[in-house]
Amino acid sequence: MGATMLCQLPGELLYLWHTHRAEVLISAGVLFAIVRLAVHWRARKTKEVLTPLALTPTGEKPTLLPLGKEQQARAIEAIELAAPKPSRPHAGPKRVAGAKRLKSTPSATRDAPDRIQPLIFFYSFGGSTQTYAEQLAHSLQSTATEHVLPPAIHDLADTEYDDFFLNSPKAPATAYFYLLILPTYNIDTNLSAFLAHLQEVHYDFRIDTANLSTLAGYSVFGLGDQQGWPSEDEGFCTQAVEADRWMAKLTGRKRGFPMGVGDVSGDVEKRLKEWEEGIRGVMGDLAEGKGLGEGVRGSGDAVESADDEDDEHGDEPDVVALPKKGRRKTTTRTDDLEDMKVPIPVDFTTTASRSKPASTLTRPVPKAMVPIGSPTHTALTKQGYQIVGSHSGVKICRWTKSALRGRGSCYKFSFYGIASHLCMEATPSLSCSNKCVFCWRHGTNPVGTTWRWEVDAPDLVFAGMKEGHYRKIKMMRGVPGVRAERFSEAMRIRHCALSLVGEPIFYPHINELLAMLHAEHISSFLVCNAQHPDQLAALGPVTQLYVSIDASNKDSLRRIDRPLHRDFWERFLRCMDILKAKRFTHRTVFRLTLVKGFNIDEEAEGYAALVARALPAFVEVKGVTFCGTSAKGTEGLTMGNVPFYHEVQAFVLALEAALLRRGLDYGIAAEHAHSCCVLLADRGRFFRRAGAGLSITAGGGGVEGQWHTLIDYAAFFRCLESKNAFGPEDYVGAATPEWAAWGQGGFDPRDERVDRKGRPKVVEVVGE
Ligand SMILES: Cc1cc2nc3c(=O)[nH]c(=O)nc-3n(C[C@H](O)[C@H](O)[C@H](O)COP(=O)(O)O)c2cc1C
Ligand code: SF4
Repeated sequence: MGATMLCQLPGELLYLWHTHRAEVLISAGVLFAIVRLAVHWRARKTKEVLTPLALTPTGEKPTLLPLGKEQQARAIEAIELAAPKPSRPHAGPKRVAGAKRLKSTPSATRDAPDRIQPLIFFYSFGGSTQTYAEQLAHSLQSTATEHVLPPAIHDLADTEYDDFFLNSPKAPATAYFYLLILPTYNIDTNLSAFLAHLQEVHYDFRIDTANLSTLAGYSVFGLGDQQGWPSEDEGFCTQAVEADRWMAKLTGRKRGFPMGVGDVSGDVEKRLKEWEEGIRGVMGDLAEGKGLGEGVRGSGDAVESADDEDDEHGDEPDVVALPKKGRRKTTTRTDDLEDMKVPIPVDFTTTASRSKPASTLTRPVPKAMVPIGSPTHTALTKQGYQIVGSHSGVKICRWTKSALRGRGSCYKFSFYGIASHLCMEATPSLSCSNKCVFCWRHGTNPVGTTWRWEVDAPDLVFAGMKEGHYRKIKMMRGVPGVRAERFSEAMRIRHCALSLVGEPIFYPHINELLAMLHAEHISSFLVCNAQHPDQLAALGPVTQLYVSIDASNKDSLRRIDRPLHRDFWERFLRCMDILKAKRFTHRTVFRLTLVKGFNIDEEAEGYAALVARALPAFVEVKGVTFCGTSAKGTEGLTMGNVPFYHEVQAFVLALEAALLRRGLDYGIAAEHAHSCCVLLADRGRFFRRAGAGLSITAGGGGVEGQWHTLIDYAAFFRCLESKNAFGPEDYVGAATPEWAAWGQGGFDPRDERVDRKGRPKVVEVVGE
């Protein structure tokens, strides 16, 4: 019987299952859910928060930072939201994040994340980098906000690279900003392994070219020792440089701030502070949705191009619009007179408001000089100008970019002490009254003989210029090689070269504009074309006043400057006389641009006669720069018109001799071979005879002493603010550097000279 019942049991059970399976399944499900909930609840209750650091991956030893309650809560939230999935180190091939893309992603983050999470990564063998990294973490923590979170800090020695450098962490509405603080070791350390990892990821064809492009940005700071490794060529901070290069590639050009470097035997704390200020600003900008800076071609480019010319031609909408109150109504056509074939017999030194009487009914309404959308506006914008208001412009010159990258300043640094990264190049009048054959604007700027356009108020022009300049500088922060300390310095304009294009003294409010520059202790260099004698006579204080002397006689001037005025030569000579009178109040300069085949041959005597007439403080002689076809048609220049430096030198020696024959005591004070430029100066005013310890004789006419062509800018502003009369002798600066003396080449030895491909270049010393 028992055996029979046993045999029937499976059948019974099957019957029961078929009859009650729904109830059984539901009960089992409910039981399972209850058990899961209980386990989860117990787990939450016992979870221990060890650290406030966001994104410490499983398995990584977290670092403790003392945080306030609120900050802790935010950081914990970030951990929970963003902790990447536990990685399985070395468990097989790297995860493939997607198909290899050839194009990198845009460098700017357009949609503002709700918050920026800074992550600090450091590597330290001897402990110093760790100390600095922790200092930075505490400092950033003290300024954390709800948009820029307290940082998390990771020791690369304990970090699983794949967690952060293969895929970037992800969390809703959070963008990550990587800060890498790295020493350099010329021996094998874990840092070498880290760099090898970055390289491996970059070259792994299965991985996105820019697998870290979802980061908001990154920046690297390098520590090295200049006592043992004085320059980058000799090994200073080379591993940080390498990390910066790989990060640029992996992030798709998201260098948020230029790489900083600090010398542990010297300036490290100062440099780190500057860099910290910079990254703080960038993260703030990112949190406000301003992005990393966009528009300049090459900005943030991971590839070292060193092609400065190229990125001068950005396509960004280069308009700084002025508020309506400073402007009159604009029109849609330009008053570009470029195509006029003959000089216009109109008095040129008038403004629209002072033009000859006309009835109110017939007087034309002034128009914008460069209306938005006009061909002139488009052409200038393409050339990299930021158009300010309706008639002004600003642009950063290639020397400013070069100086930001530690590759040398323009000749004005060698001659007058102007560091190019502190210099703003601008003009308040894009219009000019000449059409010079060598004009590098390719004839795209408007020309005219009278000011017939609407006039923007000087305060708005000044504000617009500064805004445009700083915008352009900010775009440079992602460019490879830009030095953090120079970038920070560049955010304070110290000099303004009013020489960009057009004729600055054409602008009716030029004196007010100059006063505004000086009020902010920005020195001014103003270049005019010797065609506006009335404005020249009325010109107020300028730190240095230039007149372009493009020819030594009437015929030559007509050919080369192609002036619009019939009485151009008379105007030119009047300007010479005005300049002579101004030599007691202004530091006056003749600028000679030598164009082979136009104004060099046998003209030294003629130029000497002009110097005798105007007695400028300085004569700058410069070979013309070739920039494609400079003018339309057959009158354009070719490379054949560009003099070699030795030809410029020969001309300068001939001019010096011609001046001496006339009893004029000018000597060769300095040179900048790289710009093909030589400076002659009035020995009586700018040469100091040897006192104790002075023995430089170059260009001193055999007399021992030193040239003093540099400017004492502080003294200039003191003189201005004293309200007393003063002259150029009152702000003569320190001695011209030895490396700028005739025969020394004029390149600042602290900078690195490179060719157009960014390769180090041997400085060719010329002269004697
Ligand atoms: C063995 C050794 C090699 C070094 N090699 C370099 C080098 O090639 N370039 C450099 O700029 N600094 C070099 N340094 C200097 C270190 O980068 C510097 O002292 C740094 O602060 C060390 O950081 P740490 O104390 O966090 O390890 C070297 C230091 C040592 C001890
Ligand atoms: S002086 Fe002219 S060339 Fe030199 S940095 Fe200023 S704008 Fe550039």
